[in-house]
Amino acid sequence: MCHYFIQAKYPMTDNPLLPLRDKITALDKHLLELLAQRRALSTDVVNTKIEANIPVRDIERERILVKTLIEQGKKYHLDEMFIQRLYQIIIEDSVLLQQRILQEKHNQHTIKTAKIAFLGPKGSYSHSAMRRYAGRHFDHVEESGCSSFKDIFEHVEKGLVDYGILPIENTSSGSINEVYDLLQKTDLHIIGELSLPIDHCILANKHTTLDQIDTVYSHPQPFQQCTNFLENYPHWKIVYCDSTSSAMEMVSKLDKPNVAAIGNKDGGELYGLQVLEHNFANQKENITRFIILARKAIDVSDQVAAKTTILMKTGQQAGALVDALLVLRNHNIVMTKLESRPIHGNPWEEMFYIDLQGNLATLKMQQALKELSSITLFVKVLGCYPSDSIF
Ligand SMILES: C=C(O[C@@H]1C=C(C(=O)O)C=C[C@H]1O)C(=O)O
Repeated sequence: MCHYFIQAKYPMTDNPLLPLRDKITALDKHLLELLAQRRALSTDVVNTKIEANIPVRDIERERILVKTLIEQGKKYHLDEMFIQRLYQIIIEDSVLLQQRILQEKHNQHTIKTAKIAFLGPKGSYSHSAMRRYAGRHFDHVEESGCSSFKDIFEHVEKGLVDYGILPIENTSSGSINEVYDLLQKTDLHIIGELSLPIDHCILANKHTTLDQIDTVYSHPQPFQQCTNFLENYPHWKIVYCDSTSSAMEMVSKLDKPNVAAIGNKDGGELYGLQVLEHNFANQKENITRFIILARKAIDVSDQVAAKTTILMKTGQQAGALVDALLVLRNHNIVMTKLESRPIHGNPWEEMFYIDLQGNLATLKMQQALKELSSITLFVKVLGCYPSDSIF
C-alpha cells in the first residue's frame, strides 16, 4: 500500500526513499561479496580437513563463534535471535558445501548435470525439494516430472534419469506408506535425504473468496496433514489428484470461483493462483523428509555425519523385534526411526524399516548387521548417506 502511495505522490526521481534505498542496495551488494568470501574460505577449510582427516562438523567451534557474534552484536543493538537464525543459515550452507566437496572427492566423481525425477508437474513440493537438493549438489539439473511415486522408481530403475526424489515422512501425517512399500521391491539405493518445511496454502483463481469455495483439489497427503483445518469446512468436496501441482493446474484451467487447490505459494504463482489461507497444517512445524534414490550406492566419508537405512524381517516368535533392537543397543547404535509395514502376500507378517545414526563402513555397524542377519529372517541395507539434519 505504502509503495503505491509514494509512487502516486512523487515522480520517480523525487522519491525521498531513493537515496536511502541506494545505500541499502550498496550495502547488500557488499554483504553478498562478504558471504561469497566466507564460502570460499569454507572451501579452503574443507580442503585442509581432507588433508588432515578432520571431521567437517565442529559443534564447539560453531557454539563459540555464534556466542561471540551475539555478544559483539549487542554493541550494535542487534537482536540475539536474529543473529542466531542468520548464522544457522550461514553455517548450514558452509557445512553442506563442505560435505558436497568431501563426498565428491571421496566418491571420485563430480556430477555437473543430473537428471532427476520428481512427483510433478512443476510447482509441487517434490519439485521444490528437487530444486533445493540439486542446487546443493549439482551445477545443472534436467527435471523430469512423473505422475506417481511408482513412475519415479521406474524412471530411475530403467536409467531414464540419474536420481529420483520421494517424500518419505511428514511431521503432521507420519510415514508415506506407498513409498515404504515401493522400497520393499526395489534394488535402488538411498543416497541422500532432504528436509523441507511445508507451508500449505489454499490457492484459488483471482477474485475468489473463501466462502465461495465448494471443491478443493490436492494430493491425498496435504489433506491428511490438514484435517483440523478442513473440519472447519465440512461442506467442501475433496478431490484427490496425482500431485499438488496437477491440482493447481486443474484449478487454473477450470477458472471458476468455487474451486481451490492445496499446494505451495510458489507453485500457485506458476499457475496464476492467489493465496487465500496458509500455514494451517495440523503441526505448526510441518516438515517433509525426502529421500534421493539412485541405481548405485555411494560411500560416505567418515568425516561426515552419516545415516544408514535398513530393511529387516523378523520371525513371529515372541520378542523377535526386541532381540534385534538389543543388538543395536549393544553396539551403541542410535536408531532415529522405526517403521513397520505389512509384507505383501504374507498376511500378518511385518517388515521393519530402521534409520540408524552412523556409517555403514564402520566396524560396529558391520558387526551389528552381521548379528542382525543371524537372528532375523532377512536384512537388507537400503542405503548409507550424509545426514541432512544439520541443526
Ligand atoms: C568452517 C568450518 O566448518 C564448519 C562450519 C563452520 C562455519 O561455517 O563457521 C564452523 C565449524 C564447522 O562445523 C570450520 O571448521 O571452521
